[in-house]
Amino acid sequence: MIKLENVSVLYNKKNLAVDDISLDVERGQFVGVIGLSGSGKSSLLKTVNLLVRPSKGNVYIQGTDIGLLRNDKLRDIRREIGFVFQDFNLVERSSVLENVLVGRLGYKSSLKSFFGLFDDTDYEIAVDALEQIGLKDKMFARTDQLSGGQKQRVAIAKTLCQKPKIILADEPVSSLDLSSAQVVMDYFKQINEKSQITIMINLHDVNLAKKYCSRIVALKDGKIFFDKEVGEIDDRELQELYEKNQQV
Ligand SMILES: Nc1ncnc2c1ncn2[C@@H]1O[C@H](COP(=O)(O)OP(=O)(O)OP(=O)(O)O)[C@@H](O)[C@H]1O
Repeated sequence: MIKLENVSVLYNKKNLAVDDISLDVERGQFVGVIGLSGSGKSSLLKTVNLLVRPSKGNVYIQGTDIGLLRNDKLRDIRREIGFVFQDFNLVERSSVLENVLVGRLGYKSSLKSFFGLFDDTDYEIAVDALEQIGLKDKMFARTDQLSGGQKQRVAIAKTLCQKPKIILADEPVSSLDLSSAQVVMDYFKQINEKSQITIMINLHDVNLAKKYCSRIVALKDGKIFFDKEVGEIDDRELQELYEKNQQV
């Protein structure tokens, strides 16, 4: 589903954020990416949909080298890759439903009037997405009236409207308290299991990663420190991942 081949990200010709990473993620996997701040998690995740273009290496989605695609073909692929940001990326003054409908824009050819643009199917998909994340009753609420956890669920519903095969999530729960974070993670898990959507998620809370992900990729200084099924990870190597980094 996702294949990274010798991917590096170099910022400003001197800061090597991702250093020669190769990774294969199969359909339906729930992969957590962990590591200290600055270890390259965000940069790595953003190479998967080319939000960040690798300075070296190749990114394949379902066997296609997406770095070689022209704009329209890249747009088609990106439509199938949802991205959930830490800060929700919603229009606070708009309704929940309006925000969720934005997820359908990738299927529209032009930006006419916002509501004129959507047909019955779009509305059905949006309402269904809200139902999946338990917020159908909030559909007409203004987004700024929701809690942080609810806003992140709206962001997930917006992503579901894209009908994604892959969801990338960059620290989606790091601004939430633990119980809201767990609710959001529960929804990610449910979506992953029910729809077989492949999920790759950056988390700085190792316990959340261990609880929800099936596989964990640990990054250190832009390199893979380990890449294991959750059951194979021992606490000593986790300690090492964080302790050694702290000494640098
Ligand atoms: N747009 C950018 N321009 C220049 N340097 C950047 C840029 N984005 C990230 N970096 C640098 O690349 C390195 C890796 O950052 P990245 O955000 O990928 O790591 P991270 O593990 O996600 O950290 P955090 O959890 O703090 O976001 C850091 O040294 C960071 O300062």
